[in-house]
Amino acid sequence: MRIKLHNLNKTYQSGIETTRVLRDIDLVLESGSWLTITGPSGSGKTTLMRCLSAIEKADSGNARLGQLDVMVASEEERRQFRRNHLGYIFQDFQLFQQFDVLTNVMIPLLPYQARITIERKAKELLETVGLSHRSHHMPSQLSGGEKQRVAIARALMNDPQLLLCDEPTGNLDLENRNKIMETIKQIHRQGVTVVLVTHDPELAQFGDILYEMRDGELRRKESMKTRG
Ligand SMILES: Nc1ncnc2c1ncn2[C@@H]1O[C@H](COP(=O)(O)OP(=O)(O)OP(=O)(O)O)[C@@H](O)[C@H]1O
Repeated sequence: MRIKLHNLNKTYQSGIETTRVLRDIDLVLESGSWLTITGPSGSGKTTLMRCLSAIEKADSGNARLGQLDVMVASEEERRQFRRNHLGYIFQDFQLFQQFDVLTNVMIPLLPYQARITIERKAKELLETVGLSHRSHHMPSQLSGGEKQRVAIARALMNDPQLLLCDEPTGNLDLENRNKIMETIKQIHRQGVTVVLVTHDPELAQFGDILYEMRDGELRRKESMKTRG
């Protein structure tokens, strides 16, 4: 999926305090590329990700995500975009504690497709992330790395063209971090556009393009070659 942001601005108002969180963001991301964004806490990275997921609208500027013109799209069009094209992985996994692993993976599509179809797909994805044997476990019975792999399987249920990863390994040890990054690399190799936000300088080595966010400004740092 191709992404184009132009002159994107976002301000939050909190009481009398105004915070300009995104300042004139310009970004073109070709389909199938991998953008990595680093930057200090509070610099606006998550807000940018929320704009890239069409969860949030900027105050001004243009944002085109594939065919979606975010600034003019209706709430329902933005929801459909997320349902059909987007995968999102969070630092804290965001699994539903009351459901088992298999159900967690199916959840995004359960209201829209026959259970039998999506169950087959969910099982395949659990196999891909090496968790078939955990299908009927509850999230509380899993390690952090396993939880994140469930979250990745869930993010892939709709065959996303855009995968947003916000600190996906922030809570994981080295071994699990490497496994998660290996999985994201595999997904990227299949042509999915990846945007990765990370504090970890080692993870910033992954990707084609590296940007840094500072005080709401997005600056290109250097070109990289995808490893592996
Ligand atoms: N809903 C909101 N209302 C008011 N202010 C907000 C809101 N969301 C974020 N902010 C403020 O916007 C700024 C940027 O937040 P954001 O979460 O995008 O930063 P970040 O770079 O992702 O930080 P971190 O790395 O700590 O997650 C912060 O000052 C934050 O307090």
